[in-house]
Amino acid sequence: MRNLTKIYPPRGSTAEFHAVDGIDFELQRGESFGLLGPNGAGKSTTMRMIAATSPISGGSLRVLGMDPMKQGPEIRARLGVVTQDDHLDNELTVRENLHIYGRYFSLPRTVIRERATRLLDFAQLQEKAGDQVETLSGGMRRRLTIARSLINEPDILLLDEPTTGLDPQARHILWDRLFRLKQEGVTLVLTTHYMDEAEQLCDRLIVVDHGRIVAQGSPRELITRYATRDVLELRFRLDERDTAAEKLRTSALATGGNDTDGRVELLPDRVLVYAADGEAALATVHAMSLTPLTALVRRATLEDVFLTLTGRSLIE
Ligand SMILES: Nc1ncnc2c1ncn2[C@@H]1O[C@H](COP(=O)(O)OP(=O)(O)OP(=O)(O)O)[C@@H](O)[C@H]1O
Repeated sequence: MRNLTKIYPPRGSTAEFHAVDGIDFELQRGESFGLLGPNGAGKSTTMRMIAATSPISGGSLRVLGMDPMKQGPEIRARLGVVTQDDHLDNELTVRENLHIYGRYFSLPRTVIRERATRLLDFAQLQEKAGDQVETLSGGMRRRLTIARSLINEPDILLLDEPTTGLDPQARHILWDRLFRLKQEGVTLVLTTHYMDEAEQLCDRLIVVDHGRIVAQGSPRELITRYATRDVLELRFRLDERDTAAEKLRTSALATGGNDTDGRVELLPDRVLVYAADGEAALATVHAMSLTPLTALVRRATLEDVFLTLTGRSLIE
């Protein structure tokens, strides 16, 4: 896509609002590509345009070499789409939900039956096949939604926040399933608010804010570019926190060689100090007679990249 744009007439006003404001990227076949960004950044809107369910307002977009404005049905036939609302039919059984979806694609019954059995196996829902969907747990529902999106054997699978709201175990099961799909050659495009998910699943990603790309690369590249090796996490008593953060900002720590090294970030519950050597930074903190309640040195993650780029924590 080149300079992809989506303009909404904003709710209740006549002014234009650029929800997606000139996005460029190219998907490689078989890769796993992530869209990251705070709420309202334009991720879902971008996904809907790729899915040919929302017309583009400007720029150009090709999906599998086709034009979504002219070849929507052909594109949709080769995509799998997992949206935030699953629209599963609660009154029907797990297997019936798969069958109905197969019929949308006008697949022959024998093909649907054979694929549904395979997908129940893939989603680890064989034993639930005859159960009503409303009896499923959140993780099972999400696995069924993904299984359903695979009934047409798509080339590209679009996933909008696939694991939001799931417990850690359910998320790990889903990651495993998505990883398998990738190994089978399915191209994955996903949005997520979870940095660990992006690090686990994405070969490349873009960080979007206010409808524009603010950074792109592999998780490793982004961490190297926008964070230090280590992060020192300090917790102070509430009445000491702001003073401590200020002291750190004006201390020897903050005179690092580049903009990121020595950066001090004040979060609602923590103070973060970005440092190439976290242990050395901690020694400096102690030498300054600051008394954090807890101190932890860890490696930088994508969450730190996100904070640097958008000034916001993802789980805000
Ligand atoms: N149909 C619509 N009409 C008008 N504005 C819209 C519409 N859909 C989305 N928006 C606005 O466009 C902006 C981008 O929304 P979008 O849902 O793409 O963001 P997002 O990055 O997916 O956010 P989230 O993480 O909350 O899902 C938001 O400001 C949103 O309010």
